[in-house]
Amino acid sequence: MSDMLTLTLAEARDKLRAKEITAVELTDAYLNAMEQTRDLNCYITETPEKARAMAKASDERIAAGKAGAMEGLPIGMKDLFCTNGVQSTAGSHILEGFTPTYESTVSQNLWDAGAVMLGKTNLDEFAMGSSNLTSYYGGVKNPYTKAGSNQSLVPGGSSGGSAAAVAAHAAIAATGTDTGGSIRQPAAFAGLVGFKPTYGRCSRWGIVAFASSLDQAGPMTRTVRDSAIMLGAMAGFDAKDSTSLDVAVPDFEAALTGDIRGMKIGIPKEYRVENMPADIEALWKQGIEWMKDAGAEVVDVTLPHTKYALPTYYIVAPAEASSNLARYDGVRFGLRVEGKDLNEMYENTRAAGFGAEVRRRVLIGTYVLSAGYYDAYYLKAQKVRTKIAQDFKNAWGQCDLLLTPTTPSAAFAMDEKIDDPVAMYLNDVFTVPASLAGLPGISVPAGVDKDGLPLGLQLIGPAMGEEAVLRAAGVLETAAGFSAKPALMAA
Ligand SMILES: NC(=O)C[C@H](N)C(=O)O
Repeated sequence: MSDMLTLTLAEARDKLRAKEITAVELTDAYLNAMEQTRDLNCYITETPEKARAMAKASDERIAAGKAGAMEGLPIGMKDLFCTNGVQSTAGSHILEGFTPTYESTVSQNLWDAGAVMLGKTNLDEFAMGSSNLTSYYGGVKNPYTKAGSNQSLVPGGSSGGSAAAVAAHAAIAATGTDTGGSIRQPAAFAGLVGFKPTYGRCSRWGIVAFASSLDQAGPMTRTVRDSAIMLGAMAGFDAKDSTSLDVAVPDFEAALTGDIRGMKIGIPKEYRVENMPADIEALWKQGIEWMKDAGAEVVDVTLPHTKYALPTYYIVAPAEASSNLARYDGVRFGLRVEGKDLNEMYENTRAAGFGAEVRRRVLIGTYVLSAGYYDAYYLKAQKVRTKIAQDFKNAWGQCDLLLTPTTPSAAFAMDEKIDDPVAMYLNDVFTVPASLAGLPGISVPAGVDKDGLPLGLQLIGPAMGEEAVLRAAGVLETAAGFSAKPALMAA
């Protein structure tokens, strides 16, 4: 592997500015790594020509002393972000061949900051999944395997292509989106830092909508510092998104002071779920000790409605999805399968265009919103969602942040849970509550299980508490000293 590929985003940024390397060299190294790792299926669309042109323009800006925050850094863009002139599929057959004529705000922000696009990364169809196996463009392999085994494991989902690409050094960083865990769970499975910021921190404009009251973009990186830098470039108020937060973007990197003395870290007892693997329980305990060693105060807290979060999410998210996905009708975007009349064309297009998981969610969503069941399901779920958000508000009276595991398991085999939707949904048990409450949550690679697979710890903060979350995440990262590498990197 080229030495250049081992640089973190922050290191590469500094070397580019110091003119020790060029953006073209760095981009070529990554384009080569993408070719070498094609069997992982990280990318749906590679954009090498665009990448080289963008890198060349970056080198010119660096030479002119006009480098942006992400200048010359080659990244993967989750294929849920609409990119002008580049196919944007959302992992679905129904959007195959859809080439937007506009750019999402977050991707535009990254290009404006000088980032270079390597390609569009694979994902679960419409971001619905925790394995990347629901993608129409095929599953993604996790670059990590169990010690002594070559069985293929999932990278998690839905941002599985982004996770695998960054872990395999086929991108220096990548964008993800998180509705119920889609940044944090794949980050945990692939030994990465995945940060879902406060709802509204990054604009949703131009991101293919799944569940609009939950969807949020964020960075997937190898380090906490990289996460801080990239989030700074992605975030910001956008008048085109009615739920965008009209607040200034802080200097997130400056928040990484390494000092959490006196910070209060809450440990929610409801996250101690049945059948939690011993490795994860032990890592969580270890995480608590690391926080104490760094001078934080650890307090027990209670979030009594946690057990209702998963069922609530799997009512609210499908309800919003069934409405959002009504727009794929064979007329406006992508796939069209003809029929004898308009209704038959709709039916044929949607039957051919959506995979099983998407159909399941559209059906659930339509059911819970239907006249006879609306009060029993959707309305009830909204009320429970308010209670879950209130639990967090109460907790902030006692602590500054919460520390929990990110996932209830490490990466699993590609054929393990695909036929059992409920087992798949349980992946989100620790990530969904923060999503329902709109709170920032980060997964930090903190250790490995008995098979050598990465495990993550999650820090959750109050709304707009990104700086405290990042500061504590930096301390956790240093204490954990995570050093596992995928087998292909060790070679
Ligand atoms: N989109 C997400 O956040 C993933 C979550 N596992 C879901 O299937 O809904």
